[in-house]
Amino acid sequence: MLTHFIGGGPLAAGKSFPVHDPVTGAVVRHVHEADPEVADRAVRAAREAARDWAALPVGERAGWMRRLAEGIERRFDDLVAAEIADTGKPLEQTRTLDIPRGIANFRAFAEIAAQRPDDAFHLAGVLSYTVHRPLGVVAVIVPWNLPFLLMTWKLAPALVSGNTVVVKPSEHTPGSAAVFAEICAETGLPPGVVNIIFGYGSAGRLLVEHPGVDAVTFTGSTATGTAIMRTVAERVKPISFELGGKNAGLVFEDCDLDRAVEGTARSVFTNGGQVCLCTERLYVQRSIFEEFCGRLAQSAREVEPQPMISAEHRDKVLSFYALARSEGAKVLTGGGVPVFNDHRDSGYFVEPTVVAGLSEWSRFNREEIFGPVCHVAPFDSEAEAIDLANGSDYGLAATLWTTNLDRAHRVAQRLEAGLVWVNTWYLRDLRTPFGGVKLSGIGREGGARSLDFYSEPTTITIKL
Ligand SMILES: O=C(O)C(=O)/C=C/C=C/O
Repeated sequence: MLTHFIGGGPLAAGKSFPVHDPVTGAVVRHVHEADPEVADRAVRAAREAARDWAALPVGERAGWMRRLAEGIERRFDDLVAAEIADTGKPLEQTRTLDIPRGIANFRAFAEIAAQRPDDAFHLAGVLSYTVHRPLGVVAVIVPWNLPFLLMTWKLAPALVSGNTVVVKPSEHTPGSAAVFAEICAETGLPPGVVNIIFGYGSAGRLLVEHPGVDAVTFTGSTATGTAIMRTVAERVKPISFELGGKNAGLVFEDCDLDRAVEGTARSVFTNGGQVCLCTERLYVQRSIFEEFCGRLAQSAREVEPQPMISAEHRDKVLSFYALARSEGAKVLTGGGVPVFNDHRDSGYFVEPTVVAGLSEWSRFNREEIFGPVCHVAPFDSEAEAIDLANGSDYGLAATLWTTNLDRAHRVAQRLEAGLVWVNTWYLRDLRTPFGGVKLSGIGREGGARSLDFYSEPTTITIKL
């Protein structure tokens, strides 16, 4: 039974709930569910630790980040096993992306914080400079798609900036966070700096509402994001949101077709399409449309199947497959549930799917599906491609496939998105601004911008 982690130690309190293995649908573990008393104890533990943690020199906190990275390396296999047990992710992806990014996140922000210059301005007889103070106690609400990657992406800058945290992982994916709690204890991290409580969205709401929480950072659905905004509004708490996407890919006839097929397939089907950066709308120049679609459909049939995180989410994805058929889509491949004739048949799998022929105004092309699926449509001109890509309520990421350098820069600069990848996808320099526009979120994290969110500058001006 997984327990909460508060004040540096386990806390077995609250009702328990089951976690299912998405591969088989079987119960893989039970977890304690935080109630208001547990949430209050976690916030108070974070509050009690906040003063001493904030008083440490940033270089010492950077040292703690490096020790946590070493702890993750030490427990690497346990983290991989826990993440796969909760999500059914492929072993290769978990070992090369999900857990290694936890190490990279802590190491990157240790360096970014340690080397961060402070502003100073000097006028005749007047000196102004800034100091950065932490926000205090930060609630970190983490989604189920990249649980460890995203928890550490938020924790590293929050902690190195001098905040203490209360983390609420998704109810679907508590395992890797529970191992991380052990790593915090093994590393000797001061008690109360990191606190982890488990539960459903209601447990997250307890944190967001808590008067002892000074800021909220959240990655997840736009719907949950707007609910959090309403809750924090009257307290005007700082919020950093990385929400949904309906990301477009533009494939021009002058692309390297092999790279474009490989890259777009990866951008559609990685993690079962359960990444906010995945492509769900592909626009392909008409002269190569048929060939590209045939090759993409073939790639979809070769993808290692990954289950959806839950039966509920599987049903949501399948409802969009049914919607596409009901609206007369041409299903190039997939569109249903794979039959394995083994234990996976009781899991939450859907077929990797490619459809075409739907209107830009179909719900299929307007709403985030968050599964291994995309719609493909042809375009003729560059201007038309840009308008199609920008014709969305979301604006998180986009991909662009062309070997024409002028076109790459020209088109990328006109896309209404926070992130544009050219001839690649999900290649990450952790120092760059990361986040989206429109319904995809508020603010940017990444590099110094993460430190800007997790700290408040004070400008001090002295008459010399
Ligand atoms: O790669 C990252 O730093 C990141 O934040 C990924 C977010 C993916 C969300 O689904």
